[in-house]
Amino acid sequence: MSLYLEAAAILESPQTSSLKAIIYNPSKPFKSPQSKLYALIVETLKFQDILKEVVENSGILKLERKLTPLLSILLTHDLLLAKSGIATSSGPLKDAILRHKARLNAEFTRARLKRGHGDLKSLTDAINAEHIRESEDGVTKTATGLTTFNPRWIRVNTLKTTMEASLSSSPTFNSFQEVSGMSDMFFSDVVRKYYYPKAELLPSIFAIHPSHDITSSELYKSGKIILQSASSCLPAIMLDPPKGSTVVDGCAAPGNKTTHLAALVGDTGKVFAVERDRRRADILEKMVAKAGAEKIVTILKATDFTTITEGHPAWSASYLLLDPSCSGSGILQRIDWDISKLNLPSSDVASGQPSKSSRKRKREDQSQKASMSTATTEEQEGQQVAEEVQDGDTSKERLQSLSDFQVAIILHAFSFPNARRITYSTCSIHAEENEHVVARVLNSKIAKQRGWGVQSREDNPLSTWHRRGLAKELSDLTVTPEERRRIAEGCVRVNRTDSLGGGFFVVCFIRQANNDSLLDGDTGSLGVASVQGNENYLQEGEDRIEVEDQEWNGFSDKHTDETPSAVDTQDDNQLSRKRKKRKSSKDQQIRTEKVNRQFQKNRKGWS
Ligand SMILES: C[S@@+](CC[C@H](N)C(=O)[O-])C[C@H]1O[C@@H](n2cnc3c(N)ncnc32)[C@H](O)[C@@H]1O
Repeated sequence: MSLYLEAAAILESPQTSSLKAIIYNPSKPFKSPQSKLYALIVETLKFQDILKEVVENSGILKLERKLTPLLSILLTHDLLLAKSGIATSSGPLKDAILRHKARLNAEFTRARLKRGHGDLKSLTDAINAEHIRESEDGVTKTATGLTTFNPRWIRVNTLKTTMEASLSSSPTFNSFQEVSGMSDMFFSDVVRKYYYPKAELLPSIFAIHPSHDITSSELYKSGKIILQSASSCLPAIMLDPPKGSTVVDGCAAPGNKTTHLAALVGDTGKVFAVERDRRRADILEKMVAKAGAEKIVTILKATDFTTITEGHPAWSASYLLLDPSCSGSGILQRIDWDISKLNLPSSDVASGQPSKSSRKRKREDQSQKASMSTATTEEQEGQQVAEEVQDGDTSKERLQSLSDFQVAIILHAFSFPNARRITYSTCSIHAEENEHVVARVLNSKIAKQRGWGVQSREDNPLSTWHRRGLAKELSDLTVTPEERRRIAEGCVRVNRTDSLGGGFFVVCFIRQANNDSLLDGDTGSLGVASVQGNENYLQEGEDRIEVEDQEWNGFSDKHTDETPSAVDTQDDNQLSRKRKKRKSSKDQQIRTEKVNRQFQKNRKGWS
């Protein structure tokens, strides 16, 4: 009976990670075979509606006091739908169900016919099809009817193997077939398929259906492949450090991007991986070792990135990757089956009251939802973890404080004397942590002094990705509308529904002026197209931005059709919007300069 009791215990406890992770957690082993437990729970979840109806209409919960609503549907599932029936030889719970076998079968036939299915196969096919399309098992239909896919993304660790060797010569993948599009992987008949978007966007990265668990494969265990979402691979691809170069990963743990960078710079290169949190630095250390990157990566444990200054070996780096803490609002909840959605049968059908256990579950759900962690211990090694996401706080104040911190990290990177390219990324979908941060750092004095700007789309390895930054969110940037559009085009955005494994933002800053005399506070013209420091220009630029915003809001065309009073009101509104925008732009600049001053003060103390 342990199979049913253990399944019931899982379904009763609050879900803090994916069902697979709960069942396959090596630190909490179950007596029952894991595959049987998983299959029983998933199948019961799929067939729960009809099972609930059968149990309720048979009235067995009133007659069999030992049966709980949960055990009743688990056992009824196996009685009616499992090939070998209830998986136990004897026992009071099995007897309780078998006593009502004829009644349960009759109710099941009635419920099946009511749903228009002449035989069992027709019913199971229909329910399975429904769940392929609508469950969390890789395919989700959004509220607007858009079908999106959540595959499992894999990065081939080129320090240890090649794409070719992992796919065709390994027992894990040699029976897989390549498909040309994501939807083919989910909807065509052959099960073992992979999707490889090829080198044009994601070199050495491919996707498989999420139902394939490859964590027990030799490829995964030996660090030849790394479970990493495609969106999390974008920063290293965008930074594009040459072989043999020196790179700093400023916020490194758990180390997905560090090991990706190590693979790109190769054996002759160097990666300094900086991590402030000691515990997370330990995970980083393990990941670097597993990836075989120890000789390339130097881990700076319990080190704050902003304390790296002149004299430190990392200070001479040419390339920096910054992936600081963020709200994590782009992270997908990797919960393949949501056990909280189980709708239990009631012993009192007529009352229509939810059962005691379902009320308890609801309370537990509510208290758990906020603290639902996004990754298991295993996934922490392989996937990006934004530790802040756990508090779920994306209030204005929270975003502002994250944004201040992110700005400080970038401003510090801007001061690295030999830096040529810097990527900044977040797994957030909030403009406050993305475009607004870009605008703030470009408006800073140090960016202007040192000639930092945004790399143009056409110069970047991610130029073919279609979703770019939001120009309207760069309105605080004191540049021409065309330049603002160019900067937005330089940024990459990924939506949660883009099937790359989560919402993401990444931008590459490049140093456009390469004149050492400028590094000593020269505020003269730098020949930098992206940021202008001239006050007159600033005024002119702001006005131009306003004009563009009016067009964007559709005001300029509408004016002539409106009654005079409506036009007056719109003019007033525009005026107050204009003032508000100037004020918020000024506030942001004051804030950024404050962050900068504080940072410069700290630096003096450190050096
Ligand atoms: C979003 S996670 C980085 C994920 C990582 N890039 C990856 O792909 O695996 C941000 C990390 O930055 C670290 N961090 C935050 N502030 C830092 C600082 N000032 N210096 C160094 N590390 C910092 C956090 O402890 C956290 O581990």
